[in-house]
Amino acid sequence: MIVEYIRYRIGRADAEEFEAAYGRAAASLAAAPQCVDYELSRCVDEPEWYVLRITWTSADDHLQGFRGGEHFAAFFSAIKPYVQQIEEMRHYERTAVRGAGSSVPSMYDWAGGIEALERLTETFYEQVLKDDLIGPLFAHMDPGHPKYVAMWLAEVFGGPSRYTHERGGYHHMLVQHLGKAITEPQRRRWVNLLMDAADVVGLPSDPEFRAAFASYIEWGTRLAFANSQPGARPPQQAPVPRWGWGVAPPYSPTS
Ligand code: HEM
Repeated sequence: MIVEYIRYRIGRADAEEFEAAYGRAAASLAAAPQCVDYELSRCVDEPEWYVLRITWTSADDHLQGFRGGEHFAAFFSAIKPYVQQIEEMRHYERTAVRGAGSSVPSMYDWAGGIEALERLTETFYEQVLKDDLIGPLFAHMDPGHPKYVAMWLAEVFGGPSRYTHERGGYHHMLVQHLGKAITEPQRRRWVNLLMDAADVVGLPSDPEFRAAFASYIEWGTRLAFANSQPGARPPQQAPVPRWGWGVAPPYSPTS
């Protein structure tokens, strides 16, 4: 991915029409498969300055694909009157220095931290061991298993990276599922028992948390199912996945 920044200097008298023109041009960006996202911002301190940020799938995709493609003509005709007011137009490569701030709490904090996740997994595995369909899979499970899975979930949901540093990370988790030949009814039972345990231990029940939590569990169990099948050849090394709120961050009446 590549980020293009275009800085404009637009006289106050033209600002309204400029924004309206970009409102029209945006339809072409939205329709372009080379465009990841875009945003036009206006400077607060010196309102004649605007910055347009467009993330492209690559510089080539922008320069050859978009400019040579079907959406460019409409885009260019909307913004053409302002080309002379461009002060900078460059592609920037992302560096490793990036991340999210803490304006939105992590799912780990929202859930109640490691104590809440350990309560969840203790309760869950008590039921798992009694279960006729999946109990036998866990007959020889390590007594620390509930704590290890809580540690895994903690890391996934934005808590400390302890599973990676203390337990061997993704690879260690992966090998424990290889060859287990989990069936779809077993996968579904695992999900159902975990969701029941979430209610029993009182994990937050707001729609946003539960939707994001359930989406990770659905994704993770489907991967565990696939990786456990005979002959499966999943990647041996990968980072522990990080799961966030997705399209519905926690509800705040003030936002
Ligand atoms: C989101 C889904 C899942 C997650 C996050 C998960 C997580 C884990 C982790 C972290 C371990 C290794 C624990 C350690 O460090 O020792 C593990 C092991 C294991 N998992 Fe899963 N798992 C998932 C789904 C499933 C499913 C669907 C099944 C079967 C129905 C399953 C069966 C097992 C078994 C049998 C072990 C080995 C337990 C032992 O003998 O100690 N897992 N899982």
